[in-house]
Amino acid sequence: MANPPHGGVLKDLIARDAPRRKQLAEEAETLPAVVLNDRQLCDIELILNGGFSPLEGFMNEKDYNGVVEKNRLADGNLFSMPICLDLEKEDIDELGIKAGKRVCLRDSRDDRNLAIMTIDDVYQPDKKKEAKEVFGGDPDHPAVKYLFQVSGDYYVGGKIEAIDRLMHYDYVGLRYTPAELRLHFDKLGWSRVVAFQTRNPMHRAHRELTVRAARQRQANVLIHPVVGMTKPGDIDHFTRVRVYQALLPRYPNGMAVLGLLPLAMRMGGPREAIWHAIIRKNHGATHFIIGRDHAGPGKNSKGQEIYGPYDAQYAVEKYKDELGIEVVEFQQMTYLPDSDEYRPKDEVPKEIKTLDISGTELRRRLRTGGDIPEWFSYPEVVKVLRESHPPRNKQGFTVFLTGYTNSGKDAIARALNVTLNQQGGRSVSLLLGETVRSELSSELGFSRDDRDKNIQRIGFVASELTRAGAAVIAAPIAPFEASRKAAREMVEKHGSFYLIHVDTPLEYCEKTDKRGVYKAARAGKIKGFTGVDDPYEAPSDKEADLVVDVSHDNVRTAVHQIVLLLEAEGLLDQL
Ligand SMILES: Nc1ncnc2c1ncn2[C@@H]1O[C@H](COP(=O)(O)OS(=O)(=O)O)[C@@H](OP(=O)(O)O)[C@H]1O
Repeated sequence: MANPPHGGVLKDLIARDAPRRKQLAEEAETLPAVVLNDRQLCDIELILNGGFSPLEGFMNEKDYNGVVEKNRLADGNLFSMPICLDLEKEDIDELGIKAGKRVCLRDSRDDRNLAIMTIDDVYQPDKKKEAKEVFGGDPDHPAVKYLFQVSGDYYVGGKIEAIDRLMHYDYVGLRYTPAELRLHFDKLGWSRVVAFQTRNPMHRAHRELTVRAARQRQANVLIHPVVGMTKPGDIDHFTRVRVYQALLPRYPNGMAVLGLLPLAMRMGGPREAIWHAIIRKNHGATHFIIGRDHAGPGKNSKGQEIYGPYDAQYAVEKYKDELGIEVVEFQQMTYLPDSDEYRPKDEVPKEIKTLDISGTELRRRLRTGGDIPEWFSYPEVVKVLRESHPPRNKQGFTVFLTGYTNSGKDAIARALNVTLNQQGGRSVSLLLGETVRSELSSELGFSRDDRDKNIQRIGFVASELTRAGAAVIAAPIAPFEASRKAAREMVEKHGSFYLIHVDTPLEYCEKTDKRGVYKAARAGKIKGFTGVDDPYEAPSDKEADLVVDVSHDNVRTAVHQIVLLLEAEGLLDQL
């Protein structure tokens, strides 16, 4: 039998309310709707399926205060994380939200009505207190930032009735609700299950740790990674799930099961560890692994760790007797090359040689295509990671040339296009100013707003192509710094961005202009022409990655300089 849920009863609201589903769905159509954001969607999913038992809705003020101050719901049950429906005052007024009213809770992704909430109360949380008590108060803590920058100023508490489950289209077969997991354990005859929480790819150390924990407790393993919201910058869950799937056959026959948890993490270290343990208990696990720096937010802006490495273990220790799930504490695992085995750090004598590869080092090796040894990770896991993290010479990038009309930017862009095509290995896209104007921005003029929109479109297209691994060469005038910066930011989400300032003096551009556009602009036939009667904000040394000038050097030299820059960045290696 699986572990009893927290509070004694699994609050599977979907199952509970299934007989009234049709009636609730009809009522929801008549109610004002609160459209839930990403975090609220993760929260409601686990309220609806019982993952947050004994919660039956979003916390009212009494529960919230108890949780913030004492880790306890009003009924005395242990609960460490506030689960609140945050709204802004305007939404509350607009929807007429007040105690006693019913509102429908709607999925922002597909407009489906998920639940009806009967409002208990509307209250203004003391955010400072919540930040301090729950997360430790560091202003750099991601959950504290979320609280002050994203979260609404009012919380709305109340129980909910379930209409429908959330729709997912990825890895549906691995998304077990607590009831489904319990049934699964039951079918397998598993009565002792060690759950393992993770938001990272798993390597050999994790496999060794979970197998060791299971063997010590004569239990099976539930690999229970978070696929809701994790720490910004984490490896995406698509890649991670492929990693877990690749790792699963490495467990002794049938020892482990993989289930995905749609949780929105808060990175709340000690508080989060207690919460995680409760969630796993609700999913039927009897044991829960808490290792080093569990759900840690990392360092603050002063470079200090926000929590101590074992704070989460100490916190859970405090509630050990009433938690109802046995916590298995582990020190970090380390590799012993002489005996080819992993052991917890605290069990390794000082004189024994150990090896580790940090997350930062792993990312570096993925980026550079560097060796990832088999003692660290299984080849099939590395293969998945390498597919999602191609080395520099397979990554996309954008070369963004800015300068006056006839500064030579188009000639350089064309020549660079030919050079990169000759090298091969990547598809190359050329976005000349005029091409973009006719193909993408034909309705736009040359006002500041229109120019900004034009550059925004170029930035968007460049970022999508960069994401797909292409080399992009863009060559608009791009006279304004703010829009160039915005384009850089968009592209840098997916690859490298290089701003090349084609700093050919205006007089030269004008003197050598064979198309007569400057002449026309001087004669007033073209209005708002950059350099004539419209400004050009020249990039500063800090903004530009390279400055070229075709009045001094020729186009070939400029192209050569750009190629050298790309080579130095490792982007053109071994193509
Ligand atoms: N005010 C005005 N009126 C008419 N035509 C103009 C005007 N300003 C620019 N141009 C010509 O349009 C070409 C593309 O401009 P851009 O899209 O690069 O400008 S911007 O970056 O959006 O500011 C650009 O050509 P290239 O510089 O050769 O790409 C200009 O010759």
